[in-house]
Amino acid sequence: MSTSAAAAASSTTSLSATRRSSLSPASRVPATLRRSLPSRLVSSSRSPVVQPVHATASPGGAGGTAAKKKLLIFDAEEYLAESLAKYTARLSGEAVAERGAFTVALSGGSLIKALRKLAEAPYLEAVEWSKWHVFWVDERVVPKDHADSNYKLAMDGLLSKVLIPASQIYAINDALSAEGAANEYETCLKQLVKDGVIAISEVTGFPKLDLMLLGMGPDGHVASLFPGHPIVNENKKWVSYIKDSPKPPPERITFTFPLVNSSAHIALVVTGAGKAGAVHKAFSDKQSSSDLLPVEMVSQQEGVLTWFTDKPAVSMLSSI
Ligand SMILES: O=C1O[C@H](COP(=O)(O)O)[C@@H](O)[C@H](O)[C@H]1O
Repeated sequence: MSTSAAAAASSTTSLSATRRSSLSPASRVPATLRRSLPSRLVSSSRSPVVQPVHATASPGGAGGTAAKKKLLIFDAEEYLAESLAKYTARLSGEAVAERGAFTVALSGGSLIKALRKLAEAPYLEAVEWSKWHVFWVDERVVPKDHADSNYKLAMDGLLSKVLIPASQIYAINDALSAEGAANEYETCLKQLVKDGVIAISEVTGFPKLDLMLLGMGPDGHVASLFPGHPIVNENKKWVSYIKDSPKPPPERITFTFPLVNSSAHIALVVTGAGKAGAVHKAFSDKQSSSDLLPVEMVSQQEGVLTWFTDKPAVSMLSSI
């Protein structure tokens, strides 16, 4: 990260800390949510810039690991986008300072629009784009210029507007079958581990990307890991494939849960009333391991899982 971006990141941290100590947590959490959220989730910090309604942090994620979960709820999508850009820029700066590279995996769908502010001031100038290595959490097996391509979506919405070397943008090989593309993508990741670009998690032995940016479908799917599909239980491969996606197009490749959950940081970006049911289930205390939605299986081994949501997406939490 450039000096100015590093300075911005550090001043944000101290400003947040100042603000945290001067506001009572209870005053920052709407009464309806205070009643409804599990008490283990209710503590609070508020960004001084983006006006989340409240934020929570708690030990204990899905699956009973020691993962920490943080829920940010924004009054408007605009604030969410601003906060997501700031969060991503901060993590980029930290990774570049530490390892000289930032490894980030993008989803498709609504996430890309939520990342748009990264291509605007101050992030456009401050982020060290030349150090970015960009991957896809999942990709549809279609040509790169197809309307369904997650690569095309990200290129049009973000990557064409920032200066990342083309050799550091890792698209799938769209000339191969789903199986072939998944295998080749895993081989590519293995080479980058050998080259020292991607770290390996000491906890899981899987690659540890700096940031996994996830969306979630209304059915609770993340990446191309759909409810009830056997691929959600894959525990050896880093990248797998499906040919029967319930959401078109049917053929996709996807990171597996061990890879997703080994990341240093995970952001789950979930907006809109259509996703309220899955959000409600994900934050319910009544989780049973037999019927977990894929989103409930996002449980990183280290670090913090941060949910970026809006009010419609959390509208059912009051019924917990
Ligand atoms: O098919 C997909 O859907 C999910 C969710 O998309 P959204 O538009 O509802 O946010 C997305 O995260 C995934 O990458 C994509 O392939």
